[in-house]
Amino acid sequence: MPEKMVAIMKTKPAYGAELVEVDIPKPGAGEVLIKVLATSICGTDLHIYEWNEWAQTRIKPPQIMGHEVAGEVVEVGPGVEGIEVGDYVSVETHIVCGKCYACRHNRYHVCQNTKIFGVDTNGVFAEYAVVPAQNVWKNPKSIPPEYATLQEPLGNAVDTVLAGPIAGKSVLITGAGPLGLLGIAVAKASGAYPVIVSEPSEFRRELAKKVGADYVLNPFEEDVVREVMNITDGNGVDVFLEFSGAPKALEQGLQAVTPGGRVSLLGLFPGNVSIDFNNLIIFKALTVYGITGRHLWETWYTVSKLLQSGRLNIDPIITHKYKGFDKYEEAFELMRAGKTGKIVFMLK
Ligand SMILES: NC(=O)c1ccc[n+]([C@@H]2O[C@H](COP(=O)([O-])OP(=O)(O)OC[C@H]3O[C@@H](n4cnc5c(N)ncnc54)[C@H](O)[C@@H]3O)[C@@H](O)[C@H]2O)c1
Ligand SMILES: C[C@@H](O)[C@H](N)C(=O)O
Ligand SMILES: [Zn+2]
Ligand SMILES: [Zn+2]
Repeated sequence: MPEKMVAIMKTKPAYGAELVEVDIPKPGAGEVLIKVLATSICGTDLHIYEWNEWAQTRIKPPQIMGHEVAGEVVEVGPGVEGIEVGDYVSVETHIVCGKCYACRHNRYHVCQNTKIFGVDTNGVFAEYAVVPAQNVWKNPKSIPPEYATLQEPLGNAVDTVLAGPIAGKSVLITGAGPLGLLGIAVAKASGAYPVIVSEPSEFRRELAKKVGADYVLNPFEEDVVREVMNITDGNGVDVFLEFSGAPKALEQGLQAVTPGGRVSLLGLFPGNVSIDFNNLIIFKALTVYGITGRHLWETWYTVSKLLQSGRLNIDPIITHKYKGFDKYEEAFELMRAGKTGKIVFMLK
């Protein structure tokens, strides 16, 4: 076992990050040490890299970045039961208290004391990482590390898409960033038809098609609501899934969903949003779900089985695979430019 490792660290309260050599951490009580096999970049990591307003209030450098991972347990701390050296694992990022009102109602995804692994703690953009044992998820060997690392964001997408019936339903997805793309894969694997995707970036519209979208629309050049009505014989879609965080997309989706339809909102808006509640939600009798994190642990079972089923079309979503962390700056800049789906660092 080596003593040192490389890691992408947010060293300073400023734009960027550094590749550093640091000691391999030791797992304390209730923790395990994993050897990272694959780790992927989330939009949250990009916010930390860019040092946006949210990051400035939340992140305390120096800190190792990253939270999406597949790895192998190499050491188990005192008091840990049910996890052994050699286990192939991923990590739920929400560290919940288990004691608050929400937790005691089994609503761990809205724990009032949630800390986020890799945001409020050191993370997994490193050769090794210490992980709280309560957040470890065991993977079957049949899921390759480059897929297993995507389970955390896939969980967001699964909760968004599967918050209500989806098989045989017409669907509008707004936003085909990494999460919207995962949402398309889940909707298609679950039998939705047609899946209509609205996304301004041509690069991402092409990705959406490769993942299986039946129709793609450019909201900056086409009338999304009219196009959706044309495709659905004037009825509107059964299900509207918001993955963009764009207020305009929210309004279009609420207009394009059929009366009595279902809406799942995952995208985070830049601030308060003004909506005609009476006409777009109340008189349409919509069912609207706010989506956050993942249901623990139901969502992980669903994600794992969807991956094992082989029905999720993930390959087109992984647009960039890097061996090691050497090109991390290129990876972050590509992501900033919106020229990516998911980026995975392979450490195997
Ligand atoms: N609720 C949660 O738990 C949770 C978890 C993770 C991410 N999120 C949020 O989910 C959203 C998606 O994440 P991501 O990483 O894919 O983000 P992203 O920014 O990469 O993707 C958003 C996409 O929306 C597109 N878009 C912009 N304006 C649009 C419009 N008017 N109509 C349609 N599409 C439009 C963009 O071109 C982009 O491709 C973000 O808002 C993120 O903050 C929420
Ligand atoms: C940490 C954040 O980026 C993560 N995707 C979540 O579900 O909360
Ligand atoms: Zn994330
Ligand atoms: Zn709690």
